[in-house]
Amino acid sequence: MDDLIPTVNRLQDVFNTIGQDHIDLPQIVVVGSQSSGKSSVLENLVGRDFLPRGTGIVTRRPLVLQLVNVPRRKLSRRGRADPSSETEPTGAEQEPFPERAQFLHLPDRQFSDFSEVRQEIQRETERLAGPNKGICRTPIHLKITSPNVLNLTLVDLPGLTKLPVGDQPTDIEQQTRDLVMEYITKPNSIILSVSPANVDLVNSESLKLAREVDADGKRTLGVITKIDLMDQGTNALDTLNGRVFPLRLGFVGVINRSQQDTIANKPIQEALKFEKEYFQTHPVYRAIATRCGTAHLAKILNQLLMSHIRDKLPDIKTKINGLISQTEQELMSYGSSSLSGTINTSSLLLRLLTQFANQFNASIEGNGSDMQAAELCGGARLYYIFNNIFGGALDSINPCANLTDHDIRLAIRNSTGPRPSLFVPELAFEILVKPQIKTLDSPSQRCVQLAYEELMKISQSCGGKELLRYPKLYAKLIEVVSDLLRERVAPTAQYVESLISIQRSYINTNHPDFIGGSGALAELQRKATAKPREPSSYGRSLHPHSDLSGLGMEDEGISDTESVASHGRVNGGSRKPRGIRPGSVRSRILQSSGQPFAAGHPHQGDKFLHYFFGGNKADPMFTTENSKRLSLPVPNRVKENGQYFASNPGSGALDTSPVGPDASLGAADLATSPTAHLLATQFDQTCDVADRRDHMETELIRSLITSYFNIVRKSIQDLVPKAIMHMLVNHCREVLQNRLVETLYKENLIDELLQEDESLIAERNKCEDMLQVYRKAFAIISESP
Ligand SMILES: Nc1nc2c(ncn2[C@@H]2O[C@H](COP(=O)(O)OP(=O)(O)OP(=O)(O)O)[C@@H](O)[C@H]2O)c(=O)[nH]1
Repeated sequence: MDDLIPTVNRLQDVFNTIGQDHIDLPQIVVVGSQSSGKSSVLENLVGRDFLPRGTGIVTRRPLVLQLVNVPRRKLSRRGRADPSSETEPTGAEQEPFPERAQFLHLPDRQFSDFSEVRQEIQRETERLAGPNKGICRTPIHLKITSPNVLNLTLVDLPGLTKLPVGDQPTDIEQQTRDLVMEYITKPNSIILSVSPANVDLVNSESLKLAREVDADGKRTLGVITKIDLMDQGTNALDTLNGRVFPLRLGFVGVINRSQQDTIANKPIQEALKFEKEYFQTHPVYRAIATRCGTAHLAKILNQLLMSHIRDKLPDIKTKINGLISQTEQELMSYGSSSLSGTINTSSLLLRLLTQFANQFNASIEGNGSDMQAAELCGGARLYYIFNNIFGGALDSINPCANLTDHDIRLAIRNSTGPRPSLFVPELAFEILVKPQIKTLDSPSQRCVQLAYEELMKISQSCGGKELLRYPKLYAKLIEVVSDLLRERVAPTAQYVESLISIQRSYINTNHPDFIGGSGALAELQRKATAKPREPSSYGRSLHPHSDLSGLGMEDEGISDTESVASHGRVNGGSRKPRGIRPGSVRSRILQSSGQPFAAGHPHQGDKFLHYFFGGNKADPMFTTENSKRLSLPVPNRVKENGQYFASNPGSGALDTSPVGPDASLGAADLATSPTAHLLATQFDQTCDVADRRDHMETELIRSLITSYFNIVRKSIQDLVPKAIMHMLVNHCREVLQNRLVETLYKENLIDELLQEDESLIAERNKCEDMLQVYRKAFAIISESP
């Protein structure tokens, strides 16, 4: 059974070659407060002075110490263990075996002078932990081969400290604690908790930490040092018997060399002899002397470690087995390194090109193997771009965005030319709707751009892990796809732009879905009559007077329909117009203005709509003369800052002089004349009517623009994704493989393209090394007794 510790040591040696803690191997971890006597215990166990000494923190890097016992009888003359020798050495063969020490970081050097070992530990500590008091978590590995040691694997750790001293970092307590925890939390480690007897055990930091990770005390062995330094009249008997702090594995008392002994260079063998005598002769400890001292501690540790290894080895074997298959798989993913020959390489290249193109297509179709679950990608993302992003962007456009009432009125006036117009002209509608259609251009172009970017993204995720082996090929593939996409994105964007231009080039007011003038009027009227005497929601949302009732005729006893009909504008309703009540303000205005009064005509609204949207302009009702006859006294005024001013139709310039019959009167006369007063009242009422008419025209234009814009929007929403799919996506899918082969499948390029990535080669080599180590470790365990 004793051979199990060498098995673990061999495993440790094997794993040390790859420099990582892959397996939690059984080992004894020595933990204790600073100066509690850890190093002294280790030296006693080895029977040699080999550890650095001093005041304050001395152990500053973990020291992994393998003690390898070489039976004296197996020593050959040359001082080497001779496994074949079964007989006791005699004569010259009984020369003492030169104990040797060897560091992992100095594999070619054997130390037989242990003061040199101490110096090397100091040097190596300072190399990584610096000359000051800092600590470093990288361990130093030391193997001591001796006939005087029992097989053990121990780890000496920096002492737990409370306060930083000298140049120590302020968090030194935390650093040492973390380092200690890193070792003792491993379930396969045995905790050797060292506490000095001259300090109350309840203050033992090491026991406190050990309890945190091993609550049952199954793998914690207590060591009580400095028993010789206890105050007179006190002893550690209760502690050693487990009556102060219960530990399943118990406590062992030891006496190490004192500071004084070290200064006096007291040989360790002498110290061990003293220790033995001390316990055997001490009146208190005599009874438990066999359970005290370094020799007993070494025996206990050896037994503990071996039974621990015996328990843990099957698990370790299973773990190593798992690591082997895991590493084999990883190695396979890096591909074989032994690819050579033109046939092999060219067929590999062709396969990779085809694989790339297939994956590109599969991604778009939505059945790519590398699809990420975390986010939308490939075809699904394109669908999202078309429907959600693009669709959403188009839906969010307000058809009348940036179109103020002033703009609309200006467009109406500009399109009527020098004379005031009777009807809302089609030209104004066209002038206004075209720029609105243009607003569809920007989201459409953005949609093309997003689709292009998504295709680029798709290309970057194609090819799988195998392609990552060949960074040059990967870069070239991306380059070819980028070129192809770039070639296609410009024409696609142009085509999409032309789709918008086409829509702007001809405003089809005969479109079956277009609301048309009659529809717009009916809509306005519907809203106006939906809640009589209350402002309609339409009116509320757009203008406080935008309902038809707002034309100002009700006061005059004229229905909405009549009022509109009398303007020769609206007669969408079925009610018969009743005409204008004689003597009403409305009729007075008409008379005073010298305009012939026209009774409401039942079909006047319809005629207007025919005129407005390409109807029969030859209708006698709509001759210029009739138009004049039917027209209201449209004042040539422009309301500026709440005041009306006559406008010069010819020049379009504003004349700031008052208008009306009293225009020739002086300012003082104007103020006093009764005629002037009446006319002023009539004028104000006329202005009010004209104002409301302006508003109705504006609202009409708005609903026409909205209706037409919606038709165009729907069409663009449908056509842009189709154009992108046809001109960009599908085209690239169809030609990609050919393009890749044409550009990259060239004999003179093969070697360059199939050059493996340096880091990948390194990874593969490392993986191969690890696999070898795991296989070796597995063999060691399989061979163990
Ligand atoms: N008298 C006496 N002195 C001891 C005993 N054990 C250790 N010492 C002394 O206590 C001091 C500290 O001992 P070390 O073995 O260096 O303690 P350490 O825990 O390894 O210290 P760090 O590595 O710095 O944490 C040294 O001067 C030792 O000689 C003991 O059992 N009896």
